[in-house]
Amino acid sequence: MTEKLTDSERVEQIDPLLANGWAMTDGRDAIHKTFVFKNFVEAFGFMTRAAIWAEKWNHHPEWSNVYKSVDVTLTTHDADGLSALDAKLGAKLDTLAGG
Ligand SMILES: C[C@H](O)[C@H](O)[C@H]1CNC2=NC(N)=NC(=O)C2=N1
Repeated sequence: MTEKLTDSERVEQIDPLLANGWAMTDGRDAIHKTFVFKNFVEAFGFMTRAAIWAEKWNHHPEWSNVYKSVDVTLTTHDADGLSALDAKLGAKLDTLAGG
């Protein structure tokens, strides 16, 4: 069972993401970020690369795409909140986006 992050784990694993454009989601134990790309194809290519990692790790984002923007929310449904998988995937998304 995937465990929800403790307070000290959040400082270590989530705070760096918050410092890199992620934000806590109101009303949910989740983080979100909007990625903006040069165009739709770049945005969709990011989603394609991210999907491969999400499937590899069996941990999937909640996301939507409008033209060159991709809105991403990360939380762990099995834990009903943030887990280490969200931190790992969030960092990977930043890397894939070139952030
Ligand atoms: C059965 C369960 O859906 C799977 O273990 C995975 C699939 N992808 C997932 N993704 C996310 N974000 N949270 C989960 O709890 C989760 N569970």
